[in-house]
Amino acid sequence: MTESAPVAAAEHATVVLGERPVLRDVSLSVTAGEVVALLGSNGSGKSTLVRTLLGLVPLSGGSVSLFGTPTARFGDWQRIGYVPQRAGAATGVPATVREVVTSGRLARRGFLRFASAADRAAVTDALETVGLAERARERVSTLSGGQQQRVLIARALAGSPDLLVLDEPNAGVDAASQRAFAETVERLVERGTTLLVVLHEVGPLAELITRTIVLDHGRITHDGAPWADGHVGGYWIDTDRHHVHGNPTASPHGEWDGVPDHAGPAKAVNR
Ligand SMILES: Nc1ncnc2c1ncn2[C@@H]1O[C@H](COP(=O)(O)OP(=O)(O)OP(=O)(O)O)[C@@H](O)[C@H]1O
Repeated sequence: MTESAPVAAAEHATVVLGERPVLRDVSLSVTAGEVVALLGSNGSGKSTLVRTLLGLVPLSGGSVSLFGTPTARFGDWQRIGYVPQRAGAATGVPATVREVVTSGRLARRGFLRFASAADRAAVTDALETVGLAERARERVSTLSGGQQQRVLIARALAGSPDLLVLDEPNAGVDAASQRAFAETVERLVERGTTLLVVLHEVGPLAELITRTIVLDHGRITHDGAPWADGHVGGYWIDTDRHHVHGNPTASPHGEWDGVPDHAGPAKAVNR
């Protein structure tokens, strides 16, 4: 493992689930400090790609690595924070918000050691960052879906990860919380955290994104600049509303490059 190695990489990654090819020959390399938005329509393979990079989905071909180590052999999980899509934070046991966020420190401090002052400070900081400090003593199960999502983001933040992977962090989250989250991301970027974020609506994160990767039917159709002139290889960003569309004919510039195979009728991917 070397520090100059990509934070996350895939080489010719292929994933077949059931009989269905879900990722087809995907190669990418995310380097330290990038804020990468992963875009694409429903079912294009975004969640599968991040889960594959994290070793949660088996490869049918190719390889994936984290910090230069093949994911299958990677053991430094404290460096990774991951918030899955639409995951509730309720654990089935009557855990409080603070307890759930504290569990994000476990990989750093180990199971057998009591929480240190640094652990407690990191948890408090994470709770304040997501605006849930006031709710710290409440049971997670009593929080709304959007608030539970913020608990999970706080849990990931508490671990001070080098790579933070977020699968639709803004789904079901109100506008004010999305703005607060964007401020959090800004602070993380300043600290040098690398972010890989699956998004449908770019929202307040737009200015922070340094690179976009667009998936279409399990293939990468764009990997590069965020959205020069609103174009993102087969998609364009509605800069007023920060929505992502897959409709070439709706291009505000009347021109189109990087048209994906399925280009045709309007196919908006925002929900
Ligand atoms: N366990 C599975 N078994 C079979 N097919 C699966 C499985 N998981 C995902 N798929 C299929 O893989 C494809 C990609 O799914 P994935 O969840 O990665 O897409 P996505 O781009 O994240 O979609 P969304 O925007 O709706 O979250 C879909 O067609 C889905 O049905």
